[in-house]
Amino acid sequence: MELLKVHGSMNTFFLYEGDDREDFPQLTKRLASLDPEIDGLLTVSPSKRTHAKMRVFNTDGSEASMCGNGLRCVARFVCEREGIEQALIETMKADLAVQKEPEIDAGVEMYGVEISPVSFQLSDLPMAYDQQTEWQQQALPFIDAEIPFTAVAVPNPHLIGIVGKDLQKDPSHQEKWAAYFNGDNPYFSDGVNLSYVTPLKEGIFVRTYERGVGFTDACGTAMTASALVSCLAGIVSFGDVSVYNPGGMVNCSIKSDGGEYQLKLSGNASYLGVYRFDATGDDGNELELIKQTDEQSAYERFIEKISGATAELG
Ligand SMILES: N[C@H](CCC[C@H](N)C(=O)O)C(=O)O
Repeated sequence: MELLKVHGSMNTFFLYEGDDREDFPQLTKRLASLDPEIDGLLTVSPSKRTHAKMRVFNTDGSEASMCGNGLRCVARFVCEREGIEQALIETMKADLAVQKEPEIDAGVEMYGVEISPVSFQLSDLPMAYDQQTEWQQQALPFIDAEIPFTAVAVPNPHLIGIVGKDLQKDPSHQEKWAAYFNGDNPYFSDGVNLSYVTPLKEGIFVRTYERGVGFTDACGTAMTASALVSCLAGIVSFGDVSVYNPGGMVNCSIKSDGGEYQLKLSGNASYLGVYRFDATGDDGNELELIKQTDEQSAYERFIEKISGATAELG
């Protein structure tokens, strides 16, 4: 089969186009063992009611309900396939609007994607704690007495903590708790994506330990959820929020209308190359690069231009 290697903010995936298959979890685990750069598999298959259906599988084989960085890459793939600039993509919990946007920088394609539905109900993550129905900007005593955490589903599950530079620069605290939450624990029966957010002069910085993957360069749903939480906490204003991450920067548009939220994630959708995967491949070359693009150098020029924005983190 042919696979496209793509990334959104360096959150890197193989993209498979074709009919649904039973073995996507196993395929994802095999591909992750052959290419440690990838954070999962995106699948694009026919939809009865939209331009295409997207599914996302983490490198541990688990399927998630949404992937923001991945949806930008799928949006580009489907728009270019159909010769359109706006599309509707079926995902596990919602049909989401996507659109091509002006290039972020020369040679860096940009797409905007709707992030929805949003819920602060703990039952929607799920999260169980102290018989609470919501948990917003409060410390979780079993983790830390200081960090204000918010639990939100977009619709995959996120726990967002606002932290200072020191904790942001020492990921061991976040890693310990994320590993606990994604194992046998009394709080998150399906695991959770754990993000630490640090305010910047302009925008926020977000680092995420992704459920089913581990630390990634960026997690699109986490960055959008973090931007929403930062607006609600008064750290940034509603509207366009610049969200920096180890893999680059995205823009999150956060609008609130009487407790209803409209979220949009805009950022790069980069193609790295076309690969051939032959599961029965002998002499070990099951996965072979057949055509490389030149988009990564353009993306790295973009990263260079924005590197000053996070200098204050030290
Ligand atoms: N690890 C996530 C799925 C991938 C989401 C992330 N890559 C994104 O861009 O939103 C989860 O299990 O909910």
